Amino acid sequence: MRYITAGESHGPEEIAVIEGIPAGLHLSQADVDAQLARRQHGYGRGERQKIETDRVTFLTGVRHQSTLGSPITLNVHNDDHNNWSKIMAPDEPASAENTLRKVLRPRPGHADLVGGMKYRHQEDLRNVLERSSARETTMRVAVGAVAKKLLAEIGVDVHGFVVNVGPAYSDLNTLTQYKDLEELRQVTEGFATRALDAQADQAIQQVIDQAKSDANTVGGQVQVMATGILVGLGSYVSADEKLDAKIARAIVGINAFKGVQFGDAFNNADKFGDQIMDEIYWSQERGFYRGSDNLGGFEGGMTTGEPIIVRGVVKPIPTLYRPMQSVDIDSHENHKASIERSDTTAVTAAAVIAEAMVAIELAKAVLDKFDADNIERMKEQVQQYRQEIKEF
Ligand SMILES: Cc1cc2nc3c(=O)[nH]c(=O)nc-3n(C[C@H](O)[C@H](O)[C@H](O)COP(=O)(O)O)c2cc1C
Ligand SMILES: C=C(O[C@@H]1CC(C(=O)O)=C[C@@H](OP(=O)(O)O)[C@H]1O)C(=O)O
Repeated sequence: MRYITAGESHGPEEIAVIEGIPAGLHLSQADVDAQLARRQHGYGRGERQKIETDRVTFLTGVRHQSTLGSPITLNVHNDDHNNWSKIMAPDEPASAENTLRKVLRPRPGHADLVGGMKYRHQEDLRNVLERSSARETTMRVAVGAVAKKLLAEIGVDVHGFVVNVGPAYSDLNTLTQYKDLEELRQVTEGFATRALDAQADQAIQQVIDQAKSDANTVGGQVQVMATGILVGLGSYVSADEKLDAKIARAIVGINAFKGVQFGDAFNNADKFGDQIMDEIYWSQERGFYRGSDNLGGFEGGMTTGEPIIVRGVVKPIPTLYRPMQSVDIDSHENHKASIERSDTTAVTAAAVIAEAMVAIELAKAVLDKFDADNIERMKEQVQQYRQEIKEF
């Protein structure tokens, strides 16, 4: 399975094309729209989310709510495009009228300056901004929704949560220190809705309100947990087959993500081996299993079968309404950075995006290992493999 996205933030459409989803997977627009709505929610987002109501249209690859095995094209319309149609016009030469919203004072922390230098966009850094914007993550969440549907067929669940926004931590922060894996799964499932809606958490809300009233921004951490995992996805035999490495790349590939850890990795750095390794047990009923999950579900780049626990660090939003120092790319004079309409924080959305990225990497790994032509055959093979592992 592979996918590509296309679309500018204020252009007419966002698009994704996915290749390699097996035929016969039940897939409805409501499945995708539910995930898109989760990405749009969350306290601290700017005015743009009030304009957009993200809804998917299947342009190819789906018939009567079932995948055909052919490439699936997903389309989300940018409602805000109405307000930008002149500025984004693809087939009009540049004029005084359609270049009104030029960006000439690059924002520290955004892609503006480096993107402008690299692609020679010296006329207008908007040419960078339009694609570097996290608007594109809409389509990653749409692709992730398809991946989640596929994973659900084999009992794999993926959930993303907010750990903290700035100094305000949610209950989830304690969830890497647990003993009973089943209890952890239940707690996190119960937590899913509330944690994503940072409105429900007073402390988080206060931090965001404070940042906003200071014309500042704030980041945080998100955690993704995946349960029902098969043993042995990914491989130790080559560095580029390691699934933890693929997931790390997918997480850091999300806009504004600057760090990633599996299990309690950074806290484990000052501990000793006997405090960290996940001891091995065996029972007739379960086969081999672990008593803990300190390593986050990976050994040798392969899934152990215990929940995958991965955390990402999201930096504060770069655009500040009280802008930082920059330089005008025309005059080379010192100026405050450009101000673009912006979020105060996007950590809640980031949790949904990280969840989608983990789901995509897991779906890819499953489809690399098992039949990718037909969903029922894939499920039969997975079932047989799970049985074999249990009897090991
Ligand atoms: C969901 C989401 C929303 C974002 N919203 C904004 C925003 O409103 N303003 C902004 O300057 N950056 C925003 N960002 C961050 C920028 O997209 C990101 O910092 C920029 O593309 C530079 O990439 P980098 O931070 O990965 O280096 C957002 C990120 C995410 C994940
Ligand atoms: C549009 C989305 O996020 C955008 C991501 C973003 C950025 O610079 O990354 C900047 C803002 O764009 P705008 O100036 O159009 O409001 C965010 O709203 C979205 O998440 O759907």
